[in-house]
Amino acid sequence: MKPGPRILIVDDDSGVLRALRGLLSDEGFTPVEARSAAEASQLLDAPEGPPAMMLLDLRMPGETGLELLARLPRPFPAPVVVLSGEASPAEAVQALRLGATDFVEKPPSPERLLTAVRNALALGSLQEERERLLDALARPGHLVGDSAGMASLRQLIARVGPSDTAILITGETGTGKERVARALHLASGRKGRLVAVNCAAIPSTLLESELFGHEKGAFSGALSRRAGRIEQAHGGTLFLDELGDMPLELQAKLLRVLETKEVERLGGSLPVPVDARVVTATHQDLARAVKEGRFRQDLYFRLNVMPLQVPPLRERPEDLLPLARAFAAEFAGPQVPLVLAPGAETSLRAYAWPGNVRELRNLIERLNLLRGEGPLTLGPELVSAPQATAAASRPSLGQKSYREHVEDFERELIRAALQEGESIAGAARLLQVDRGNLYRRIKALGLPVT
Ligand SMILES: Nc1ncnc2c1ncn2[C@@H]1O[C@H](COP(=O)(O)OP(=O)(O)OP(=O)(O)O)[C@@H](O)[C@H]1O
Repeated sequence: MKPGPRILIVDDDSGVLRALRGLLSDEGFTPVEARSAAEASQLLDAPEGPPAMMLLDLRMPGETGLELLARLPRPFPAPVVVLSGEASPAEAVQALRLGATDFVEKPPSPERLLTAVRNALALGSLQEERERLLDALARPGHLVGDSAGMASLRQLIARVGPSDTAILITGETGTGKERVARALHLASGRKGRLVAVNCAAIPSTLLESELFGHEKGAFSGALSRRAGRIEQAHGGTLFLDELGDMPLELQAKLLRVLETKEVERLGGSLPVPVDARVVTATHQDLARAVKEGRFRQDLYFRLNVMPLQVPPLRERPEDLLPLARAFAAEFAGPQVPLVLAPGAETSLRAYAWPGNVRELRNLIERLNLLRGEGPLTLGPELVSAPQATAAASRPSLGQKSYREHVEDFERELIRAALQEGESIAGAARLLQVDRGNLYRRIKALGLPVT
């Protein structure tokens, strides 16, 4: 059997040590003993790490419990429950002020002591989780998830990040391709910025000047001189997302930039040298696009030197809960717990997540908006609810808001248009809306871009 959490008991009275040792071992904990504050300090610094919590007597010969608390780093290496003998209540209060979690009067009743121990342990694991999450959130390129797929992706990023090789990231929509691009940029150690351009979100008429920049008067809207995004990435990384949506003429211009390492602004005469690492991403099958004449083969070969594949979320169900927890901490704050109702995990795993990590993130964001004051609760019905049927069917009013009903309708409408139009551009034509706006709406609704 796995040994229970280690609990450090600090008391100079061998009778108390014996009694507490017996009580704690009977409950499956692993007691560790110290007879003085000095011994306790050594055990807190032990190579195997600090104990899970500490029971501390206040009155001891030599350094007292209060003196020990006063010099320990904050937060304490382990949550502390103090044992106050006939000590004045003022000392116990002082210990709480210094950061102790609770105090128990001596001789302690077993129930009272065990409750205090269990509460302190729960607090300790929450604190650990909080630190882990804050750590993860602090790094924008950090990839949450320990599945085999994510682990090997992380390894590849560490290996190819520092080189200048062009990288093509492939994966379904919302799998985290942009995150991977950021991780690559961080691993590259390049001093410049990561400049991201989404080729599908910018109308094709504007994409050229956005990427290449322009001189004043180059076209009727060019009122002033402007460096393009490629130039802005000098010394850093240029991330071209949704590369498959780049028009053919721009593909030729991009290829030239890659070959010459120079960029020519629209209406400009002198080429400007650029040193940018190029990372691209697509959810499309570019090899097929090449066969169908929609993507240049030479550019494909040039950019696909090192392909990185981000697996869809349904193929790495181990990542579901760590991701859900990270998003819960992001939206609700690390102090709000994420509670899984019975059956929730099973239904999360059974669901196919067509919008991948983005869909999960949207779900947690929605839950947080509906939460009120309580914890964030994931129920089994959240992802297994049957999708609304045909757009024309009468919606059941249930508990949804007006806005949620409208969004349900929008989702169905856009899904149907994507199916019939076969691409975002096709769907935008059918719905008579701007392609970039439709693209953003698809993202906002958590729909897969197919
Ligand atoms: N491993 C991960 N850890 C933390 N957050 C992630 C992870 N993967 C994805 N996300 C988050 O999920 C959302 C979608 O990710 P991202 O935009 O990188 O996906 P994408 O594959 O580039 O999508 P698209 O194909 O639609 O451009 C983002 O908010 C991102 O921060």
